[in-house]
Amino acid sequence: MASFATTECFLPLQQSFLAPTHHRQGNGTSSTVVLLPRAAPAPHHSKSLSFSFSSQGTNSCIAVGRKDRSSFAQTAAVRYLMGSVTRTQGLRFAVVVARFNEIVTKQLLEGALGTFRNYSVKDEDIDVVWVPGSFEIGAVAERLGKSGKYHAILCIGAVIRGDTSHYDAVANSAASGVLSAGLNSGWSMFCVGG
Ligand SMILES: Nc1c(NC[C@H](O)[C@H](O)[C@H](O)CO)[nH]c(=O)[nH]c1=O
Ligand SMILES: CC(=O)[C@@H](O)COP(=O)(O)O
Repeated sequence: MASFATTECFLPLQQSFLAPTHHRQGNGTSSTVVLLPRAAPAPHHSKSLSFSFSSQGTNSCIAVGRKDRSSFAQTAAVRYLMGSVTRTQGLRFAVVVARFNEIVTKQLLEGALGTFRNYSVKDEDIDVVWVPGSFEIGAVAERLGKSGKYHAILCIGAVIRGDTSHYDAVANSAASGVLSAGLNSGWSMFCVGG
């Protein structure tokens, strides 16, 4: 039996979404799809990113895993959830940015701030937190996520490959730190870097 969990961003899930759905297949094996709630509503602002919701048909298929390969199971209907960042009013963002390789990260930060402005996010709704290096991004992002003040957290770091395996150590730690931060805090972490 295979189980899959998907995380929900921003959208408080209805209870009915939470129950594992068991799919019995023709050959006797079964699969479970679990929708795992990760996010609570943002405490400071009631607005959240908008989601569209639709059901299509009564005989739609969704991909589920069965042992070592994916297959399809019949469901009553597929529910489509789609995030949108076109309505940003009332949303708050944090950016965690590494000082290491600042020549790169500063430019990435400028680009990010420009993009926020293009989407009409107000400067006062963005907090930028500098950390020493990519290694520290995850720990700080997790604390910011757990503070519940932000709807999303953007992480920026730059790791440059050299002659040794140093790059792999730093880049892998940074990436898994950001992943853990998202999983542990229940908020979306967007990772930018290279
Ligand atoms: N080599 C890179 C680092 N190294 C620094 C670490 O991230 C960390 O700050 C230090 O080990 C203290 O804990 N950081 C980067 O962002 N990029 C690198 O290429
Ligand atoms: C990850 C780094 O900082 C990298 O530039 C180190 O280079 P090297 O592997 O040549 O020591």
